[in-house]
Amino acid sequence: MKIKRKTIMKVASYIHQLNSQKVLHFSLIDPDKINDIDKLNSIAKKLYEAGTSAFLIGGTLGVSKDRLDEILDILGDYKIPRIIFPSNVNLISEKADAILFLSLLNSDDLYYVIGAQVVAAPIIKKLQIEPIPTGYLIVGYGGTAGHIGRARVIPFDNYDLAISYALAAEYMGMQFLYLEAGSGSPEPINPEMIRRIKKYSNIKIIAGGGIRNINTAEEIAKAGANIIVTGNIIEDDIGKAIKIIDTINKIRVD
Ligand SMILES: CC(C)=CCC/C(C)=C/CC/C(C)=C/CC/C(C)=C/COP(=O)(O)OP(=O)(O)O
Ligand SMILES: O=P(O)(O)OC[C@@H](O)CO
Ligand SMILES: [Mg+2]
Repeated sequence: MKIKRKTIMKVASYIHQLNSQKVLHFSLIDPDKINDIDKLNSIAKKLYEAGTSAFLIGGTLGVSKDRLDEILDILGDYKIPRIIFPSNVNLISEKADAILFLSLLNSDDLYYVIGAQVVAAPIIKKLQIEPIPTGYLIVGYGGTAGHIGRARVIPFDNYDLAISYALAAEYMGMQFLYLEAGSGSPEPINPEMIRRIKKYSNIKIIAGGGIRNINTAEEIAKAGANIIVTGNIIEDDIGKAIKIIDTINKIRVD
């Protein structure tokens, strides 16, 4: 059954309400990596049944609007939000329930800080897609997103910089700070970085990049992340991804 837009609670309030009970898991589906639509259906069903709280759909390279729409249609059968994880202004689709309205805070290129956002905003308004104001901070490895976004990555253990960016994002009124180690990162976000940010700021934290096993996910959740994102492990080992979801869903937000 395709969910009509009006039946979905505002995505932000859905997230905040769920988050009052537990840490959330979001499943990143990278359209560039999906080459078998039937496989996507079976993966999406498993993730939904395991209790993932939302689908994030996006990728940096090789993602066309048509492909994005195709994936959004398939994921429309599940009663959880489909949130676009945009790498550029061409990936805004009226089929989505919401979009992470990202600003790449540590980019050297104004386009990724405010340029793309100014072009994207009127389109998002016209298409009535719910924007979720999110500061995007590329840490450590950075990956493709860090390269394309021309980020001056901050070291995994530079907590003072991370806290400063977190406070800046909070004071600019952003709802989330996405700590991004980069897709496929050999090292995930350091739980200590999350603990320090939670101690000094009130912004909610999304953490992603290189989270491939249960105890890493557990450590990051217990350190105070509000939302944990996994992408590659879903494609590489769906059974492990399901165990990660199950682990995260048992952890309360302090
Ligand atoms: C607000 C709008 C519409 C656009 C914002 C544009 C910005 C600021 C983008 C941030 C920089 C960027 C390139 C983000 C990409 C985030 C993303 C979709 C990562 C998913 O992982 P991949 O980077 O595709 O990983 P692979 O290397 O595995 O493909
Ligand atoms: O694919 P992984 O390494 O899980 O990263 C998820 C997300 O943070 C990528 O932008
Ligand atoms: Mg990609």
